[in-house]
Amino acid sequence: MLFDLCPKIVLKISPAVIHRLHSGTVSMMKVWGAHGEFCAKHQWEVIVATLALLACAASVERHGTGVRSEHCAGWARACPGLEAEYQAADAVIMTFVRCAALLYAYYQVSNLQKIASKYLLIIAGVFSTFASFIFTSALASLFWSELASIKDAPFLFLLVADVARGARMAKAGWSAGEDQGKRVGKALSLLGPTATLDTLLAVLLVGVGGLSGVPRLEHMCTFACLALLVDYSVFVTFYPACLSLVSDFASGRKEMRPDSPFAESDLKPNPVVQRVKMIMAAGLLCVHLTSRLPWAKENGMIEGSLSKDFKSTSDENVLFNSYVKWFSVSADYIVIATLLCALIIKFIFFEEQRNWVIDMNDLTVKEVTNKYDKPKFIVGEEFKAEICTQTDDLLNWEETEWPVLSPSSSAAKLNAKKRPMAECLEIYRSEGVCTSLSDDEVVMLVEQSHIPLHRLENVLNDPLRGVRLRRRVISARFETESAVKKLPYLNYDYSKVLNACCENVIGYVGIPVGYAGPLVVDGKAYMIPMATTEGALVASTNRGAKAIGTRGVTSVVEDVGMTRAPAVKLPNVVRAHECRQWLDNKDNYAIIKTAFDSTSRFARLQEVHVGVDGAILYLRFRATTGDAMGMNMVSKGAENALKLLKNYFPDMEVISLSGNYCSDKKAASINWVKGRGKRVICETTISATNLKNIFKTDAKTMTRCNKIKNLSGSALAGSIGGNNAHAANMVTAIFIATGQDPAQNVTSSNCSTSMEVCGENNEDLYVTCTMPSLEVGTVGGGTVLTGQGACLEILGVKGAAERPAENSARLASLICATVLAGELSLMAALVNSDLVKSHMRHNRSTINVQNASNELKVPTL
Ligand SMILES: CC(C)(COP(=O)([O-])OP(=O)([O-])OC[C@H]1O[C@@H](n2cnc3c(N)ncnc32)[C@H](O)[C@@H]1OP(=O)([O-])[O-])[C@@H](O)C(=O)NCCC(=O)NCCSC(=O)C[C@@](C)(O)CC(=O)[O-]
Ligand SMILES: NC(=O)C1=CN([C@@H]2O[C@H](COP(=O)(O)OP(=O)(O)OC[C@H]3O[C@@H](n4cnc5c(N)ncnc54)[C@H](OP(=O)(O)O)[C@@H]3O)[C@@H](O)[C@H]2O)C=CC1
Repeated sequence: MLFDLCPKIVLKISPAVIHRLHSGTVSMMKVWGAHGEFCAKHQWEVIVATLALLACAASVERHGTGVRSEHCAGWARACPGLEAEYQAADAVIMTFVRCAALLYAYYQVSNLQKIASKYLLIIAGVFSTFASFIFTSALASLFWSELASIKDAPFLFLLVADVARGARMAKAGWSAGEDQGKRVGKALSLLGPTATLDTLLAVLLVGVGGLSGVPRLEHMCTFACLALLVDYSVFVTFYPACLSLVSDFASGRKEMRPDSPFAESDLKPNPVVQRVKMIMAAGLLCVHLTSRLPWAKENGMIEGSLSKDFKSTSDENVLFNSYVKWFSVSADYIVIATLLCALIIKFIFFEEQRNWVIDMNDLTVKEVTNKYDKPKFIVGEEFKAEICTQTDDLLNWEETEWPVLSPSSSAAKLNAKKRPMAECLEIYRSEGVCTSLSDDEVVMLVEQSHIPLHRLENVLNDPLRGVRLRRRVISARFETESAVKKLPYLNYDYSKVLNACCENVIGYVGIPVGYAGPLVVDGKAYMIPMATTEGALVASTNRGAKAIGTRGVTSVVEDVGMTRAPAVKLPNVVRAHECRQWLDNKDNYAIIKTAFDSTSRFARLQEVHVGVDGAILYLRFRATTGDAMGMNMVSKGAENALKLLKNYFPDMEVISLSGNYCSDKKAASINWVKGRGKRVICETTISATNLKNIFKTDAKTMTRCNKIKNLSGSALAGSIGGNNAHAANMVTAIFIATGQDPAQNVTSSNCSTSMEVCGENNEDLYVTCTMPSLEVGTVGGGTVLTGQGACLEILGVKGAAERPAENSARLASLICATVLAGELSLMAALVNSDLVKSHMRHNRSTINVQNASNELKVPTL
């Protein structure tokens, strides 16, 4: 406690000294590390040896009173004073000391939650302190004859003990895992030197009180010094051993793991503070030497003042003194007991509030401490209700980063009293934003149609608050409160959503992301992230990747380009023909291209393909778009090109920027024939052995099924681009995981899967997948979102590469290769009649679907 008050002093020391200090520190740390490791690895020996020592001390206490008295006479010069009656002032001081001790202990225990969010660590810290107390009491009894002298020991101990030190050590120990001995050693190497210096300094500092000449103070300080030394010894021996033992027992139990990783920086002391402590220790050592050496005693500096106070109270005012004693002791105990009860009640019933305190300095929600406890809130009833909805998902909180609340979300504003409508409107109109209005006031303005509900994020200048208030409004408006509460909304970076990915946001849905792989594509192994709710899909793709094995998939990619085809109408077919001929001219095309290309740094027009229907022309602009999927870019370019074309054909009417000849998000053979986005073709050969061992089939069975199902079956169904088993499955799962536009799975899933027998004995299987219209990007759209960006990063294709379209082309080839893996696995399942079996295993929830209340009764035959 004393050291926390030390001012920060910057000392200037020469580099040579610093170097020497550094190497000294390193070797000292090594010794501490080895010692800690020794304690952790020889836990039983250390514990038994320490307990044996304790037993010896206890037995000396029981049987060796003489020894004790002897020590008392020599060591505690204040012993006679112990019989002295309490004085009123003394009682007040002692009450104050005890209260301070309790408060300090309480402060330490509550602060442990900052170190880690588990009660377990609090217990660890308290355990180390308690163990130290037991040892101290045992040792103290060797030197003290009067039991009365131990009366204040617990309070003194609370004042000097460092509970946090024990908890930090526990955190390091429990995060240790298999290499636990080493980690305890490492922790001790970091905490040990600080603990030593702290103890030395504290002993010297507290020891000064032993020179005060005030007998009671001397007595207490002596005990405190002893406590400090014992606490230190326990901390460096008994405690790491116990910790290691508990950790061994608990290994494998989830709850014993600390909820954030053990960071060495947590344990490293501040070098400046360390230096200050060393200097203070040196100074205090001088004080002790000059005060305690024989010449000091000879000067009578100490002797004179020692027992005066006690003697003065011996005979006079016996009645008064006994009254004071009675009164002071009672008051003392009443105060202490009241304080203790209050602290216990506060800790048990109200302490969780700390979990949600908003730090008004940086306005962040802080201290999510115990995921198993139901949280309590201090930031407004509505916020409380909203966050409470997330308690079902408490397990997720462990790794969450808490949303930053803007100044407008501060507790003060959330709880502010609602002002009249006119005043609020005046503020909103004059400021143009609602940042200084309370939640209730903003909702009031929304309800009175002064603020459009979809503009909340803008007027609040705070995306999270906007989403939260919108949920509140629509919950009330549509009476969907309980349903909306189940929709998660916290822990999401809405700043990336705003004006980019979604409007009217009320939350998000989580979709599980699995991975398939390793899938070797063009010689490199990939883990493919797939977001899906279709059980068995990832398993199937994974099996396909396994069968492909190290032979891998070979791919070729062509950047066809994105398309947009406006529909324009000319007055008659002749004018339409003239327009078409004009566009076919090279020079005219160059003019159009310049207009188109001027709208983007990356979009480059490749072709204008013209479709004709009477006097209507469909101008299919096709452009490469760098690493972006490019729909916005191409639309922008096409619009600009049309503007220019209108200069040459003023009688041209633009019917629609999109004339469905593009064609976007609709099944259309033009994309199947001419391609769109990226055209990818993948091939691989599966050995007969893998077919047999992994797919439990052979090449001939697979090719036969492929012909009948994927070719003839699809033709009979009149399918366009559907000569495949389930390409859309893999395409959509990767699209969702990597932030592609999910609706573009329509065109992107165009795929022709082809199989042939091959190899010397015609027992291997040659497979290709041809996908002519994969619309993908690694820049723009949903790729900017955090989770989606992470999936792109997993594939190593996030953002733009050096060469334009390099990343988007790689993503396209990975999707096609994954489709190939999934095609193979499903075909194998089908030929083996495994489909239903596997889906009953992986794809049917036992929680939701078994208890049907509206079962249709089928008559038994
Ligand atoms: C964007 C609007 C609605 C603006 O439309 P606007 O008329 O400029 O907007 P406004 O500010 O005048 O507001 C009118 C109303 O629109 C709504 N509104 C307005 N802004 C918002 C907002 N931020 N959040 C929520 N709602 C909004 C809202 O209802 C508002 O009324 P209020 O509530 O203010 O009284 C309009 O221009 C529009 O509908 N654009 C079309 C966008 C679209 O449909 N995109 C789909 C993707 S395109 C595609 O993927 C397929 C494609 C195109 O390729 C297929 C093909 O080939 O055809
Ligand atoms: N408008 C429409 O009709 C349709 C829109 N969409 C939606 O459009 C979005 C996708 O459009 P898209 O044009 O791909 O994305 P964006 O609208 O996000 O545009 C991409 C942006 O990234 C910039 N950029 C930076 N680096 C690169 C790079 N290396 N390569 C390419 N562009 C780069 C572009 O620059 P610059 O400004 O210089 O071009 C452009 O501003 C999706 O959200 C999708 O859902 C979907 C279908 C139709």
